[in-house]
Order: sequence, then structure tokens, then C-alpha cells
Amino acid sequence: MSELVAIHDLSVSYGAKQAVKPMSFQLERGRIIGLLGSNGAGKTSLMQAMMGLIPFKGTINILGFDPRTQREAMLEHVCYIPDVAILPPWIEVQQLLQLMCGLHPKFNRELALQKLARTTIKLESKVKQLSRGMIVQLHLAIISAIDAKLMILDEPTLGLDIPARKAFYDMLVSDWCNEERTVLIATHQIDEIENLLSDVMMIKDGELVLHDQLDALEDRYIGLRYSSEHSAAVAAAAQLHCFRQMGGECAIFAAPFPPELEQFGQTFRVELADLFVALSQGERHATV
Ligand SMILES: Nc1ncnc2c1ncn2[C@@H]1O[C@H](COP(=O)(O)OP(=O)(O)OP(=O)(O)O)[C@@H](O)[C@H]1O
Repeated sequence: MSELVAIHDLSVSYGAKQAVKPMSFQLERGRIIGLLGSNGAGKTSLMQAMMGLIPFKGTINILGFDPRTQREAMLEHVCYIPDVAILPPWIEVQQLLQLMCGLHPKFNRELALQKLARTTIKLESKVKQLSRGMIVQLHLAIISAIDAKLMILDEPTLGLDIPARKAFYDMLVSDWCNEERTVLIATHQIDEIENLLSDVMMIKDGELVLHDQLDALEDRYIGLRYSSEHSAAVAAAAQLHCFRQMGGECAIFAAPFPPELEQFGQTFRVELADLFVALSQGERHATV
């Protein structure tokens, strides 16, 4: 089996609310996947189901393990971090390392110590005595010392400032990711992670509306920048989304691009953030 994760007909409900609607997908090894979706779209529910933390329907197979019945064995290869920006403020760094030894069977304390030795963090310091940047370094030292095959991060940089967020992702890619390991990151900060991602998944109201390699999006979606006198002609075509930008009005189309519209403006490569707005607002939802 080349894929790391195989999900078939997965759904999650809380009473009458179906938070994850039936979806099937696979994740390959060596990928960095962004999981995008508006508030309440179902990202956390999907991740928690994958970790076997909440009841679900359908099947989930992670490295050959079923999270419902083989959770403990699965967790030797999988690491789930709901919010790395929150560590108990009272805990000392050395106590945290000790705690990690008990929490994750593949945590390598020596490796974490080596990573920490490259920073100014002292083992006897409490988390509350560290700056935000240092806390990020501590997180990364811990994460990179976990020899897992799949890392699931839910809003990992919430509460961090921009340089700390950038440092987190730079270190994640250089210290942890390799061609055997896959990381799934749920975030709202699309612009900041777009350049790291190999794949993107988007969830809207519990539905998987997009799952593709980032490179493939360029061929699948096309933007058109046009002047307002052509608004009616563009609106009549089946665009996903219209918006205003400096220099004119824009529309996003799913390929193939209607050739008759080429005369009205200039086509452009669609940014992930614009595509996110287009897909999360629904088909042909004009905002101009
Ligand atoms: N324990 C729960 N009980 C009832 N409903 C829940 C529960 N957890 C989540 N939900 C509902 O399920 C839906 C999906 O929530 P979920 O937390 O998975 O979304 P999310 O995409 O992670 O959102 P956010 O980006 O705001 O964290 C929401 O409508 C939410 O209100």
C-alpha cells in the first residue's frame, strides 16, 4: 500500500448535526497538505475522527491501522497536535521532555535535547519564562524528536506573531518533513503556508469540495481581470466567484476557460486564498 491514509465514506455527526459529510480520500507519503475551511467547516472533527478520538461512520485506515480498534498501535506512528501554541505555563522544559517520553512511544529525548542545545532555552526554565519565539523553538524541538510517519496539526500557530509563525513552518519543513513523512495542517492562514504545501484540501459545510496537488490548481482554475463595462458579459458566464482588486474586477473560472471571454480582459493565475473564498462561498456567488 503506497498511501499512508485511506478514508472511505467517512462521516461524523453530533446528534442531528452532520459535521463531516460522507467523504473518501487518500493521502500519500511525503506530502504537506493544507486542510482549509471556514470556521465550523468540519476540519477538527475530521482530524479527531482520524485519530479515533470521536465516533464516526465509514472506514479510516492509517498505515494499515484502524483508529477505532488499533488506536494504540497507530499512535506509535502518528502524532496529533491540537494546538502547539498552548503548553502549560508552569511546566519546566525538562519536565515537558519527561512528559513527552510517557506520551509518545517514538519520542526521542536525546534528539530533543540536541535540538534545544542549538537554542538559548534552558532546561530548568518554565514555559511562562520563555518568549514566544522560544516557545516555538521548544515546540519544534519536541515535534522533530517524534519519529512519526504522519503529523496532524490543528491550527498550529494560533496566537503566535508573524515571525514566530514563519519560524514554526520553516523549521517544520526543514527539521521534520521528508519523503516518507506526511503532515496535515488545518489553518486559516492560507497565505503563510501556501508556498510550503504540496496538496490542498478544502472543506465547506462538512463536504470535501477540493483535494488536489497545488501545482494542478494552476490548470484547473483560471482568473480573469476585466474592466467594469464587461461585468454583464462575465457575470453571464459560469464563474465561481467575482471580486474587486486593485486595477479592476476579477472572476475565477473552473477550466475550461470560456474562450469568448478572452476579449474582455487578461487571464491570471489564481491565488489559493481567492480560490478558497470562491469555493467556500459556493458556485457563482458574486461579491461585486
Ligand atoms: N462536540 C460537539 N458537539 C456538537 N457539535 C459540535 C461539536 N464539535 C463540533 N461541533 C459542530 O460541528 C461543526 C464542525 O466543527 P469543527 O470544530 O469540526 O469545525 P472546524 O472547521 O474545525 O472549525 P474552526 O475552524 O472554527 O475550528 C460545527 O458546526 C460545530 O459547531
